Amino acid sequence: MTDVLDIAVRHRLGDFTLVSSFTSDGRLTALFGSSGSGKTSLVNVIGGLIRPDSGHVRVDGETLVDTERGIFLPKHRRRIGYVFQEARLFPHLTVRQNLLFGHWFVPRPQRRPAELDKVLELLGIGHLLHRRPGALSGGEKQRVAIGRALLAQPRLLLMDEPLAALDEARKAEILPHIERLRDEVGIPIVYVSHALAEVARLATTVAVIENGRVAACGPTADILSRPDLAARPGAPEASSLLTAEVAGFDEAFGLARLTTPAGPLTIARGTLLQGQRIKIRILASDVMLSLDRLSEISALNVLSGSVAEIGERSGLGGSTVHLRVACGEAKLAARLTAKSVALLGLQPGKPVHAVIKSVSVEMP
Ligand SMILES: Nc1ncnc2c1ncn2[C@@H]1O[C@H](COP(=O)(O)OP(=O)(O)OP(=O)(O)O)[C@@H](O)[C@H]1O
Repeated sequence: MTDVLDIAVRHRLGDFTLVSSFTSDGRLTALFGSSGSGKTSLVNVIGGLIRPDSGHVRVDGETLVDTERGIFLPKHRRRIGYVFQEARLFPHLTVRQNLLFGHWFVPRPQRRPAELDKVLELLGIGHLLHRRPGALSGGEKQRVAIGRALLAQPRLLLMDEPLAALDEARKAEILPHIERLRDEVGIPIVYVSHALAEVARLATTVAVIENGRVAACGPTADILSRPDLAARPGAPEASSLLTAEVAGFDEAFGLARLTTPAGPLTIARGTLLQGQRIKIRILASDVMLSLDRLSEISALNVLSGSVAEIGERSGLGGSTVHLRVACGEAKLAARLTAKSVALLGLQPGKPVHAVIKSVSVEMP
């Protein structure tokens, strides 16, 4: 299978050098990293705003840049859609005119007339068509901006911190639309973010960018739980990301029972429905390990497994250790003190029980 993205570039920007290479076969690849790590520079290389000193950029098997072969497809011929932090709509045009602006860039024979209706439905913006941007909320503006980019029928969508300027309520409103875009439209997405919750919820693949380099790239659940990445200074809290299905309810206590690859879990019921598939996230710091199968404890979830990996000591004074525990078909990330690891004599292969409080299971 051809990679969706195949990038290997080197480019100097003043004192900063971008030396990034990674491949991704994911539908939504997140470029995740702290401010100044080089995410936007990488996006600009993909979009054609930066001509790299050397390297190549391939999207779906098509070469956009290959310095050795003298290939540099100009920006306007790349068919790449952009969505930025601010929607950048034309204020004097209606939503409909803004949307169709994207369509005009598609050569007439390739325009698909049904596309507008599909995009309106996908993004839930059909009722806004006659408004001007001044009369839209931030979230609505962003959905129109995404629609405009989609109507240009791009081969790739670059989304650079598209939710960063929105409050939590507007973010929550737009996230399901981005999920549908990822799952139902065949256009690959490169998504820049430094918000871990967004990345956990949306990304199929994550490339961690550090100081102009790709420190790691792989499936989201693997990257977020890796002990070696979690141990780096400034790294976000490690977590386990699992897909789960709602198997039933404990109505008397307002709980939902989930089937997950790590084993059965109980969480607060919320608005879940029987049979619903959801994503859950458990922070490594919310997982306790025990050698015995504890019975008289308040935590409702005790999963049996064995230690799969133990990371290096990290944190101030080397007090912390990140581990992964193989439970069922999943690996759970756990963060313990180095002292606990020593006291329990933890080592790869050792059977353990992972204890998780129901209230610590989040739905990103
Ligand atoms: N034209 C330029 N000349 C010199 N240095 C540059 C230039 N463009 C970017 N840089 C430097 O390159 C580094 C990476 O910048 P970039 O904008 O790609 O990071 P980022 O990860 O997108 O950051 P943020 O999340 O804050 O947007 C920064 O140190 C920046 O100062």
